[in-house]
Amino acid sequence: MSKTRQSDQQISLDLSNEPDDKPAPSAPTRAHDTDALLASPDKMDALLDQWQQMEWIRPLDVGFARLIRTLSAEQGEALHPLVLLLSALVSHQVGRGHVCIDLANLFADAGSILSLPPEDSVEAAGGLRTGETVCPEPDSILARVSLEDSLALLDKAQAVSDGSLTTPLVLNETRLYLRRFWRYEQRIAEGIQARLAMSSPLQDAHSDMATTLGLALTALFGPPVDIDFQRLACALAARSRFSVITGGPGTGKTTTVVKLLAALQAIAGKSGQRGGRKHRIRLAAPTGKAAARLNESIGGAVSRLPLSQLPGNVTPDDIPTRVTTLHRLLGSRPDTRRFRHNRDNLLLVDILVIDEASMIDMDLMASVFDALPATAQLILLGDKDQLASVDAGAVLGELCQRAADAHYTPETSCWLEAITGHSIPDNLSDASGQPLDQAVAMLRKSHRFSEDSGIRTLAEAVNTDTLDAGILRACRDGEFDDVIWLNGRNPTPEPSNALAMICSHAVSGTPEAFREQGRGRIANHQPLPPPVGYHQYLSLLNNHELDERSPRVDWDSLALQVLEAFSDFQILCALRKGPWGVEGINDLVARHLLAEKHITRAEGWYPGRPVLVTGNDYNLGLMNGDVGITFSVPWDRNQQGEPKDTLRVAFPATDGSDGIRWISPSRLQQLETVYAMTVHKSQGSEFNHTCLVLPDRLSPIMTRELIYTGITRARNWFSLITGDASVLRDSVHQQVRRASGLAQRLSQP
Ligand SMILES: Nc1ncnc2c1ncn2[C@@H]1O[C@H](COP(=O)(O)OP(=O)(O)OP(=O)(O)O)[C@@H](O)[C@H]1O
Repeated sequence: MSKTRQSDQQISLDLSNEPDDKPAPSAPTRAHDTDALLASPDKMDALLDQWQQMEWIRPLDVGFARLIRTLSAEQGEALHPLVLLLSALVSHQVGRGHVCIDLANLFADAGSILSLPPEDSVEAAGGLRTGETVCPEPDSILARVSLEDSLALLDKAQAVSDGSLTTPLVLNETRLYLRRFWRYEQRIAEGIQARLAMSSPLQDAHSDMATTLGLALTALFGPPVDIDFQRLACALAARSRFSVITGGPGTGKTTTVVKLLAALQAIAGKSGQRGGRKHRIRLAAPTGKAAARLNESIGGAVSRLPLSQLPGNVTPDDIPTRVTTLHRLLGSRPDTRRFRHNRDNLLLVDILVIDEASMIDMDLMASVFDALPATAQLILLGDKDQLASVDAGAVLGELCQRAADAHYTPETSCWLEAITGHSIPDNLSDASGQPLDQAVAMLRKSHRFSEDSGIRTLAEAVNTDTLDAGILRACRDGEFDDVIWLNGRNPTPEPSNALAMICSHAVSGTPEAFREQGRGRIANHQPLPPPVGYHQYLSLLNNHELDERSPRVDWDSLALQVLEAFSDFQILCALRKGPWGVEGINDLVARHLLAEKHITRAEGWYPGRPVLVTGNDYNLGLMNGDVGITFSVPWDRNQQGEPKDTLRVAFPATDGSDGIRWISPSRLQQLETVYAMTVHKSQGSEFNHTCLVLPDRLSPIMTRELIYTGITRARNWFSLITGDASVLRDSVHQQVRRASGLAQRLSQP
């Protein structure tokens, strides 16, 4: 069966399953013979090979496409070359964080959807030259085919189904998935939809439970005056078995969730149905660092709760303050993606709160839903505008796509008014709001940054794509207390000058560049010390007076001080490679610290080397993202029995105590030096002073989300160093759009 021609540029495709009888080519394609490619699986296979050799796509992508071809052949089907191509491309897209490939978008704009060839390839007119051959690009091939023909071909292919068969590829409307990712999305959507559909006695605003909720909110927030989005978030999240509370830095996500848990325990305490039994609550975060940060803030927030004024006899023990990593909660097992807790071994929990939910990928989120009892309540917290997870998916971002406008139905608005005393503004109401909208709350007021804070102004401008010359000038001229654009007067510096600036900034924090030399600021009712750079932790480490007679507890306390001083300042880079990337800058800073005699060597292990763990090590109890500092300690003895200095790396204990784990460098497997870290790795962390280094060239990974995440890692001071100012502006215009069908699935009844 042949399809008719779609346009002059598009060829008709043979949709039959007849085997390809053309001889296999022995050499790669020599010209733009895209029609020949679309007629021969062997030629397409050779082209995929060529793309792999040029590192456009991964061996995994080619391997997957070939597997599809082999499986099809085993079933007597000669795989159409286009299906072979699309199989490799969907795998390529998953490697880039997408959950699927939307063919409608792909056929409309393959160049920007695929980013092939990668930006750093050497391009030749009309194709890429590799030696003597010219290699067609995916968009030139796809331009020869119509979306309709492609869908028809996929429909006929035995490797593809709508998900009802166990095929390796799943086609849902125009979205093509690897089966595994389609299942993740399905499990997540089912978990959310089932919870949104569960009715709760709280839905009746006149029920006893709803009355208790109203009383609890008054005790926690006081009488309603101006609209308080934290109060609204508490009410909404209490009503549903699934909810999301999103907000920028310091908007009170932790404060709100602690009040929410208190309100839920108050309701449980008063409930006749539960016999006053309180909920079993667990708190988790995707990384050790994020868990530790929530650990730090939650204790204070719980201690400030007016528990005695709540109904239901809520005690401090009813609200947990210990936060675990999601991997620990679910029970990771080495060398497998499977967890100990799953559908057959559910978690013993009534309410699960997950912070920093933007870092959760599809795989992990699906595992969370698998391990949760059907009636357990899930509350996600996070900043929807931050970078999405490293692996495929952007679950939080998708769930919060409509959060800014709320879309509360008249029913939700009436209920919120009855429970909270706040009337919902018209611009947040929508008669056709979807079920998910009714369970998403956005916090809109920052309690950490004042209106005139530079960090807040810059982050908002980046987030809303309104970064203009005025804001940049204010950063350059030190008009903000907390932000400085260090090379603002020379926005396109000589690389050597910029790198020298990074070095001296790393040592001292350059307080003199900030307004009033960084003096005179108040934070949390205390004077805020000026910026200090890495000099601070190295001085503590190099000038202590401990020796072999000192008790271990004194060493622990020194290590804690040094670790805390280290976390005061952090250089963040957009890139990993090259002179502006983490690797180049780590090397540069280490050599500078050596030249200034703050450290004794710049390579290998040495006292003062800060390290970042880059993979989970269950034997050592170290998690990806943990940071340690190397010390020289006199705890071993030489053959004469005299104290001998050896190196140990000090990591903070993970149990929320002030303990230290001292680990020998030889036992550490996956780690890197961390004077600089990528913005991606910094997610879930926060530093007193963050310096963001942007390179002199734009790359596809430099996006609005990356710049926003970099800026919002700063608690009190933010400095910017740009290789070229236009790169900052251009990055803000680039946004990540990860293909997925989750939002669409959830929007369907
Ligand atoms: N309604 C409020 N009124 C006054 N201060 C508040 C309020 N809510 C939160 N805060 C204060 O603002 C600061 C930030 O709050 P919180 O830690 O809850 O925010 P967050 O959104 O969880 O922050 P992060 O960005 O670190 O995740 C805390 O010092 C907290 O005590």
